[in-house]
Amino acid sequence: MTLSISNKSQAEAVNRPVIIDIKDLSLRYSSQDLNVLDYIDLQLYEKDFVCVLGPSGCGKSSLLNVIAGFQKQSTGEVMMNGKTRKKPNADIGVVFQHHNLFPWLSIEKNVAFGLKMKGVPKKARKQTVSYYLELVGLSAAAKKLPYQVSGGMKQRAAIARTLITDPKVILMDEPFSALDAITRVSMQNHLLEIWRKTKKCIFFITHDVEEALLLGTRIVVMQSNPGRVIVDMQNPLIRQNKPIESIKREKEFNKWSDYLLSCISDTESEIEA
Ligand SMILES: Nc1ncnc2c1ncn2[C@@H]1O[C@H](COP(=O)(O)OP(=O)(O)OP(=O)(O)O)[C@@H](O)[C@H]1O
Repeated sequence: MTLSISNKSQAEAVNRPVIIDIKDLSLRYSSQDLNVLDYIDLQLYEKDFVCVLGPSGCGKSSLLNVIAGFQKQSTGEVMMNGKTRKKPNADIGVVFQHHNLFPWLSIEKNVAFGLKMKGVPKKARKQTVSYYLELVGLSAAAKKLPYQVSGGMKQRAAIARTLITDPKVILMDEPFSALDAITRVSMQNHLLEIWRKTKKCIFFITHDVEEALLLGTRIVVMQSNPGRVIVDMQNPLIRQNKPIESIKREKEFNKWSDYLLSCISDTESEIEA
């Protein structure tokens, strides 16, 4: 049996509002002859967990930076909830590969930082912080300084610090790539649990096809030179509330993993099933 996979977004079939609408977006850095991003059309829907794959240098981080408003596109636009989004704003949270915690503040103060900046009173801040610390499993580490906790805990604090400001969309640029294999699996479980509880729209860049299959509701593959979206599909393996370990054991897991790897190296869109 041969499975055909459309490169067109299957998410268009879902009945959820679009949060981010990227239209005809191109980007060329002044130092380059070719567009880094070339006429990208992509929609992020409410409750999406979009994992973005692609070869190194295909423009994944550039796309994230444009969506976040850190980098201006050359042509096209990014709409957020129907309005053109021109600069960074609190509706878009970003988690990078490095946690960027303030080393002199405790974990709870780092997590509280965004609320303090917003002028949220101390009492309300305390309650919200303890909710988010519990959500990411860091209640016991609240008083510790970043250097006193593990890499995975620091990254969980960074996620809590982003979640606490209640952004509509969270952009994550390879947030687990600097972690060791065991911590990484534990972080994947944490993130999936957080997403299942909050259903935030997440745009998650990774180099790891398995990570994309374990976490994403939707998988986007980009090609390079110029950076374009060549695959945009619903994750065929994601199941409501299934733990990561059992998704990995599904008999189709290796096949989809091979398929995505082949997409990264060429634009092949068919697999033998
Ligand atoms: N600020 C910049 N100025 C000029 N060129 C840049 C800039 N940022 C990125 N580039 C170039 O744009 C291309 C895409 O880079 P980008 O980091 O977006 O790709 P990526 O897919 O995220 O790569 P990786 O997977 O290795 O992180 C690369 O050729 C890179 O050198």
